[in-house]
Amino acid sequence: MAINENNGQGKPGEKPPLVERPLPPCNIIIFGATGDLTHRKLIPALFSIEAQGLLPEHVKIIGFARRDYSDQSYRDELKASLEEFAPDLWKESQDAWPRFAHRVVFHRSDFDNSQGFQWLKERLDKFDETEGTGGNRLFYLATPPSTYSTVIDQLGKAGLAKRDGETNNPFIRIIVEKPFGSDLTTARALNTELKSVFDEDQIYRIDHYLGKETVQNIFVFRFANALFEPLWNGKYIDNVQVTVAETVGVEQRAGYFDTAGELRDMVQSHALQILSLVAMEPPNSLGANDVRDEKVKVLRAIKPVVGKDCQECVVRGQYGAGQINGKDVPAYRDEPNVPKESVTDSFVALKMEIENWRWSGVPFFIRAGKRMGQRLTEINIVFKEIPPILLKQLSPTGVEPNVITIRVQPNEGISMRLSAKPPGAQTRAVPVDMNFTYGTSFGQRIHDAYERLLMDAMLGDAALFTRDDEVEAEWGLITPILEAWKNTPAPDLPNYAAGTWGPEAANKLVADVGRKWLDR
Ligand SMILES: NC(=O)C1=CN([C@@H]2O[C@H](COP(=O)(O)OP(=O)(O)OC[C@H]3O[C@@H](n4cnc5c(N)ncnc54)[C@H](OP(=O)(O)O)[C@@H]3O)[C@@H](O)[C@H]2O)C=CC1
Ligand SMILES: O=C1O[C@H](COP(=O)(O)O)[C@@H](O)[C@H](O)[C@H]1O
Repeated sequence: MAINENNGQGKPGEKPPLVERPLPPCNIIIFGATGDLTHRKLIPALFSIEAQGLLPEHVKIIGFARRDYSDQSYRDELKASLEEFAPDLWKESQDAWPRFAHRVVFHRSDFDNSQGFQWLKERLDKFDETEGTGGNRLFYLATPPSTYSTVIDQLGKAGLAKRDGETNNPFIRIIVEKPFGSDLTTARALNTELKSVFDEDQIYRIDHYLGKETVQNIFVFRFANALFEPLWNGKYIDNVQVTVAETVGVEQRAGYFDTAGELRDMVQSHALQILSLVAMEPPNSLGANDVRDEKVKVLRAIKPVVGKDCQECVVRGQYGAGQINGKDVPAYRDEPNVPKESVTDSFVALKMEIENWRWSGVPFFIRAGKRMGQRLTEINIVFKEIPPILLKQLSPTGVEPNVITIRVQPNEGISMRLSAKPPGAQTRAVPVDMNFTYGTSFGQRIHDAYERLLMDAMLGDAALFTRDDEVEAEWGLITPILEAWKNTPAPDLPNYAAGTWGPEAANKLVADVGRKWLDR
């Protein structure tokens, strides 16, 4: 898609600001500071913010965990993990390290130890006095979900959670990692626990897909283009397909994944968030609550998949051995720490219906899977066919429907499939793509989702975080399917080979209602 010369960035040559206003001073406290998530995602994101010169002087990073580290040995470990997990960033930005390292301290304690939280409070108060952190606190719960309650409770008891009165100055916020519960009951219980200690507007439930540029672009693309909105409904759209395909398998996370499965891991959160952005009504403003109000409305309008529908509208799969990028990979059941009889889903496909005015009669298909043929997250909006009068004359096989494809990753961008006449004597219609990619149109690095979300949490912008009712609405849709699975035998597993697009039943699910997946 041709984008005008200055790529919509204001004056030609001007780069858009990375943050809308300067980040505030604060203490960032990471619970689970020695864990995988901290090393792989949080520290690279914070270091990248530092390297771009966006982290203000008065920010301290306090790593909280049990292991026996000094401040210095913890910094050394973070440096090594930056080299390992963010090699390009590290190569480009090593000179920012001394500045960054100076901010980092290690706080050693078990979550069960209330004294450890008292000491934490004293330490934070001291930083406020000596380091200018201004009383602002951003807690990050990067710990196993089994420890959430303990940490929340300890924060409450240590007086670390509540603000002074109703003012948000200084701020205290908590970012909560996924999984947010394992079904509706546990998600509600976690909400209750959190809200017994924090107010809702202090709670930032993270879904890192919302931090991806292209996911945010769904919103802008829909509501900033007069062209699309009139067509964005069941009168013109035939079906919507959301694909979240990964080539990775369960990796080293079998302990978590084998009890969760793909439906919980990827559909409850990421896929339903994407769906709600595609299907929501225009919000009254870009404010967090206006946006979330509309997302909740869509989630609540989705027809629950219950009882018999679980057989007809849901496919579960598990990968067998296969090949990814020419390399042999093992079956799910042969992955480290996976039980040999496991019936955990590594793939799921669903057909959903949104029972509202805009979407009545339009099937929404979701499929999410690990060890698929390609790493690809995309949304295909498939339009209705043109009326049949000229169909066969324009092409013997029929004219292909228009499709808008929003590529979340990789090769981030948006394309539109149109029909056009190829050169020559005959009047024929063949499909052509108009394509917009971030790389060529904006020529700018796309920020990692965690960077965006950490900056938003520091700024107090919760629009890209999920609200209590949103998470509960998501679980309200997923839980009946989990219940039905408990009560029915799993299909014969494994039922798809690694490196493919999932079980045949997923194709049938779509074919049964006269559609087909738009495989790339
Ligand atoms: N890893 C990933 O890619 C992703 C993870 N997540 C979520 O992030 C969270 C963390 O995951 P991950 O980093 O993989 O987990 P890890 O198991 O790698 O790390 C757990 C961390 O919690 C600390 N910890 C555990 N129990 C205690 C305790 N009783 N007292 C003090 N510290 C404790 C550990 O400290 P110590 O080392 O001292 O024992 C360690 O720092 C989970 O909720 C996970 O679901 C979400 C998306 C992706
Ligand atoms: O939340 C999760 O997401 C990752 C996929 O994230 P991506 O940004 O690489 O697409 C997934 O592998 C993991 O199982 C899940 O917990």
